[in-house]
This record gives sequence, structure tokens and C-alpha cells, in this order.
Amino acid sequence: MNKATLMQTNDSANITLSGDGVSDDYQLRAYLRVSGELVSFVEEEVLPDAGISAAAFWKGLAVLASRFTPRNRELLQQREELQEAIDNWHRRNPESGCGAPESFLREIGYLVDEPAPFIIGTQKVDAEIAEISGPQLVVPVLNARFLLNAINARWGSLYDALYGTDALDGEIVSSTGYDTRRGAQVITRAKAFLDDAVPLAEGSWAEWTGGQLQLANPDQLLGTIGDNVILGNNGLHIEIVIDSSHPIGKTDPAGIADIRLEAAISTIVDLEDSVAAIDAADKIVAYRNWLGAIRGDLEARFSKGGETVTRTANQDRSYIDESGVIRNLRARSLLLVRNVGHLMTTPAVLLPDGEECHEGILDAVVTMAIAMHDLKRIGPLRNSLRGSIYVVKPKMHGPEECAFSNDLFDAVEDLLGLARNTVKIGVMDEERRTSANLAACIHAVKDRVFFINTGFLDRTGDEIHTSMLAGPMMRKGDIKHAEWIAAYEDRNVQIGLACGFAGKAQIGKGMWAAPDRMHAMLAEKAGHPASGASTAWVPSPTAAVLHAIHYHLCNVAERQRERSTETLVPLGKLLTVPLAENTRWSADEITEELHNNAQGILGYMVRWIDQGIGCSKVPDIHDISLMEDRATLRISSQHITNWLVHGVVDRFAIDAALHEMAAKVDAQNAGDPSYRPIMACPKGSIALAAARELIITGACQPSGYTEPVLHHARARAKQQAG
Ligand SMILES: CC(=O)SCCNC(=O)CCNC(=O)[C@H](O)C(C)(C)COP(=O)(O)OP(=O)(O)OC[C@H]1O[C@@H](n2cnc3c(N)ncnc32)[C@H](O)[C@@H]1OP(=O)(O)O
Ligand SMILES: O=CC(=O)O
Ligand SMILES: [Mg+2]
Repeated sequence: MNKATLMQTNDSANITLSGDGVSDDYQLRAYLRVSGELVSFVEEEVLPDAGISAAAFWKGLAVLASRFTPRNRELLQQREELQEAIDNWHRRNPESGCGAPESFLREIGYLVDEPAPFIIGTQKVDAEIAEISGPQLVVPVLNARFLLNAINARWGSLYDALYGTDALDGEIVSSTGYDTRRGAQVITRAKAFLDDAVPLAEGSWAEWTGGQLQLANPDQLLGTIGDNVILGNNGLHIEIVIDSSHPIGKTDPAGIADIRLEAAISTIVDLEDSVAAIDAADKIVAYRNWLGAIRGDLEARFSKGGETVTRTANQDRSYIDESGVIRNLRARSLLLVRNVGHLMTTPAVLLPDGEECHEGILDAVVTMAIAMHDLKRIGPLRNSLRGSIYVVKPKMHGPEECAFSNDLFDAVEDLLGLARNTVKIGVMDEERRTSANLAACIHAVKDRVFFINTGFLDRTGDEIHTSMLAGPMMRKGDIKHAEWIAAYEDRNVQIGLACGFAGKAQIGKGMWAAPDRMHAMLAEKAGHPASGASTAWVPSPTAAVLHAIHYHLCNVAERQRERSTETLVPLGKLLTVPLAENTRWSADEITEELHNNAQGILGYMVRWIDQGIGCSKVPDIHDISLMEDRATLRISSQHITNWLVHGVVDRFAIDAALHEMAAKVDAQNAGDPSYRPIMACPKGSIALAAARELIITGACQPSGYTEPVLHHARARAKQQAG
């Protein structure tokens, strides 16, 4: 935790502080020193419409911080103590060849008693969460252009998604003009989809020439918007766009110009792993974008294809149903906000003892105060029609941490004058202690939980870190196919169903981290609804459209009913550590693994640290673009650390790999004019040093998280850049 150095203090107005690479003007507010920029933002842009006085707000934050900070620190201490106990077990049992046993984990309190069977009591949940199964998009909050795209990603063109990606056959269309052969394949594929999802009473959609539409199930014909037809299947809408004057429509026997799908049913506006936000200035960009998004008046102006584009959130539309009644058609994704976890602190607010405020506490208070603009119907558009605020809480370790969030949310509700459980919580099931005690975790938030989601990327990082001393782990690619992960995914669904999530809350699956590989996504992500998950993460609006297909072809409610009688996969399987059975890798295999991880680490960190980009498509060692964020960085760095700890690699090999991969990453980024090469100076950049630190000190980094090293390095880079 950073203790900033106060250069000058006085009771009244401005204080100049120089901290760990961060300097700012602070103002005194109810015993807190608050960044002047944050004071202005909150007092001028958030509070007036939220209907809370500045005095009440800051006093509330100060009280809340003094009440929750000691408990937050104790919880972090508990993480350390449990980790230490597990590490010591491995030190005492060096030849065990397995993770610390269940009996020991129970003895130290890592495993807690299961609660008696219970059903969650969450209420006032929007249909997008409780009733509609479909894709969940994640978007980095710092990018208003992307954020607006995400909001509008509730609908997307199936023709575009099939044409512009490799979805059809694994190949991207190469011609610059319209490729008629490809276009025909797209139309055939899209109409085959209609035959599956909304079949005609007779014949195929390919043969439909317009006129009266007779569906096999007439209830699927919902209504019309002008000439366009609105169809429904499994709670999702489809729009058949009829326009005989359109270049595509005029070649179609029925004048179909496009088939549009309801796609990103909900979107997570991410303040966590996909962003680089280290100080007050960064946090304000995040909070301001969240404010604009939730009010509905966010605007982004940018140039695209040589033109200036102004992007805003779409208005809902209406269609006329078969009996002539006008019905609303939601045009925007339901917005959820991911706060940061319990670990980090922020220099945006300093506590009376000079320590930084826990960032999770600040996020809770500010993002919820901002969401009051929606509850009070201040902006032009509505998010939650049921009057709820949806906060996703990442990286919680076990039931005590969930209970902490629950109490924190209670306190924020009291501060903001909100009815109890107005704020809903999405629990990321992404740390081992949470997976292993999932029922108890859900119980701790049982009246506000709106999702459990298997964040398998962080979860893999924690799997490695927790059992760091157990032995060398499998190669990274093999960990995904090991016994623990199947048990983790199955138990998450089974426990969610046993706690009554069906029809009330989401059971969610993780991210597709290869944004350009849509053909593979179409093949693999069908498994998510088939597993009984009512949602799963996608990286882009296009991926949302394609993943929506899966929810048409699989009825999740039925799958949930089928799975609800299954016997729970035993905890022992979940606790099976992905240790390598055969550690006699060849020198080439070791180098390949090391290079792959080192390249991913550098490719991601260099953008995070030098450019403040928290999530990007990083070309991997074979130049395939992968979505990298802090969770994937956690895996790659922890993996090398694990092999270092067990002597599979040594520091010399790591340094050599980092230097070799630095050259590769520099070459991969050569076309980016804002890129500063890692090897521009002989010793390498801050990012190179940080990557090395992350690996070498990985066993001591809290839970193997990357944030402390990243924040510190970014602060230095910002300072260096002036
Ligand atoms: C482990 C975890 O925590 S996973 C959750 C964290 N990860 C994420 O949030 C990933 C979200 N996805 C992204 O940020 C991006 O898709 C990236 C960084 C992976 C790729 O970004 P890019 O390389 O710029 O994507 P690409 O060039 O293919 O597409 C850009 C276009 O798609 C849109 N787009 C791409 N991703 C998104 C998104 N997540 N939300 C909204 N729009 C998006 C952009 O707005 C842009 O369209 P525009 O030019 O009309 O504005
Ligand atoms: O947050 C998601 C993850 O996979 O980690
Ligand atoms: Mg995560």
C-alpha cells in the first residue's frame, strides 16, 4: 500500500501532494483528502442530479471508509495467512504430488461449512438478467467510442457478422469490393439459421418470396416495423429487414436486405481488468463515461473512414404486434458495472492517516451514486426498468469477502437513501477459495446476487498461485483441459441451480479471448448455453451477434431443468491441482512455453505501461491476435514463476526469453507511430523491467495479481512522459 508524502497540509482548501509518481491537488472533505479533480467531478456532475448534498456525500464516504478499511485490510491479511499456511503444507510435504488436502484446507478455514440448502431472494431484477438468455458483452470503460458501441450492441447484423469475419469457414474475405460469392454463402448460412430458429410452416427461408409469412410456430411471428418483420425465439428477437431497393435486398426473392439479431443482452462496463486506471485523472474518465452511459447522454465524436462520426446511444423502437398493439423493443444492452476488487488502493482519496483509500470502496460509492441518475430518471434514456443497480464484483476470495461486499453495499445504500438490495451483485467465481465455497459465497449475498460467472482466466491464475509450491504445473495450454476446470464449470452451474438461480439470476460463462477467431467461437461457445449457462462473455459486438445464434438453438431454461437433478461434482475434483504428470519436457518444449508466455506478457504490458491501454488485441508468438487483459497476464506471469520456483527454467533463461521476445514485440508494433520500442535504450524500457519483476517476484505478489507491479510501472512511465 502506498503511503503518500504530504508536502504541505492545511485544513481548508488545496494541498499539494507528491506520492509514488503521482502528484495532484487535494482538497479536504470530511477528514478525507480528495483529489481536486474528483471533488469537482462529484460535486458538479454527479451529486446535484443524484439529490445528495456534497456535505452528506463526503461525510458518508469518510464514515464508510473508516468503518470498512480495517476490515478490508484484515481480509487481505487473511488471504496472506491462508496462502502462507498452504505454502507451509507444501514445504512440509515436498513429495506429495498433489494440492494441500481437503482435510487440511478445512482445518485452516480455507474451506468452510456448507450452508443449509437455501434459495436466493433477489428481487426486482430486469428481464435481461432473469428471463432472457443471451450473450454478455464486456467493454473497457475508458473508451467512450467502444462503450457506445457496446450499449448499442443489443442488436447487430447477422449478414455483417458472417461476412466480415472468419465465421463461415475460418477464412476472412480478402477482396476490397463486395464479394458476391461470399455474399451468397452468407445469405445461405443466415437463412439456414432461420430455418432452425424460426422455421416456416412449409419450405425453407431460402425459398420465401415475400407476402404472408406462415411460420411452423405462428407464435414466433411477433409483429412488424414498417415492412420489416419481428420474430421471436427463446425470448430473443430477430428482425428481417425487407428493403427491395437495397443492394442486397434487390437481389433477394423476398427483398431481404439483412437479418438483424438481438445480441448483447447485457453489457459489463468494466472498471477492472480491461482498463489501466491508476490515479484520480484516470478514475474520473472512467466515472464520467459510466455517468454518460447510465444516463443515456454519452456522446463520442471520432473520425472513421475519413469522416467525423458522432456516436450516441440508440433509442428504443416499437413494433406493432399481430393484434395491432404497439410494443416496445429494447435497443440498448442492459448495463452492469464492474468495480475493482478488494486489493488495490487509490491516490484519488487519502484517509486521515495519509493512506490511500481502498479503490473498491471508492468505486462502490461513486458508481452507485452515478447510477442514481438512472433510478431517478434524470437522463434521456432508462437502463434498469426495475429500478436496480447492477455491480459486478471481481476477485473475491471466499464467503467473508462476499459478506464484506454485501455489508459495504448495504452501507452505500444507506448513504444514498436507497432501499435495501437496490444494488445487485454479480459474483465473479474466479478465485479458488470462492469456487470451493461457492454455496457459502452465494449465501453471503443471497438477497442481492444477480449472477455467478466463471471467470476462468483469473481462476487459472489463482489455481497456479495457490498451489505454487506443489510442483511444476502443466503447460499453459493443457491447464484448460485438466480435471479441475471441468469440475469448476460444472459445479458453478449445479450450485447456481441448487440455489434457485433459474428464472431469477444469471449463471454465466467466461470470455472468448480470440476476437478474430469467430469460426472457432461458433464451434466452441455452443457449449455454454448447452451447459445450462444463461449467459457467456463475448469480446465484441460482432461476437455477440454470432454467439446469439447459440441461444436460439438451445433452450437454456430446458437445459437448466435437466441439469437441476444432477449430483454435484465432488469437491475433490475441483481441488485437483493441474500439476504436470511428466516433467521431462524437451529443451525445445521448455523454450517454446517460456517464449510464448514471455511474449504475451511483454506484448500486453508495453501497452498498459506506456500507453495506458488495459485491454488490447495482442499478436501472440504466431501473430494471432488474442485478447489480453490483466487476467491473462496473471496466468502467463504466474506460469513462468511456477516453472522458475521448481527449477524448470532459471533466471538466465527468463532474461534471455524476455530480451528475445522484446525484439519480437517491438517488430510486431513497428507500425504504431505512438509505440516506444522496449529496446530503444540498451537496458530496455520500464515495461521490460516490470515484466521481469512480475515474474521473478510472482510467488510473493498478492494472489499472483499483476496490479501492484503494473500500477507502479505505469506511474513511473507517466512521470517520465512528463
Ligand atoms: C478476463 C476478463 O476480465 S475478460 C473482460 C475484459 N476484456 C474485455 O473487456 C475485452 C473487450 N474487448 C475489447 O476491448 C476489444 O474487442 C479488443 C481490445 C479485444 C479488440 O479491440 P480492437 O482491436 O480495437 O477491435 P477491432 O479492431 O476488431 O474492432 C474495433 C471495432 O469494434 C468495436 N468493438 C470492439 N470491441 C468492443 C467491445 N468490447 N465493445 C464495444 N465495441 C467494441 C469498436 O467500437 C470498433 O468499432 P468502431 O470503429 O465502429 O468504433
Ligand atoms: O474476469 C474474467 C476472468 O476470466 O478472469
Ligand atoms: Mg477476472
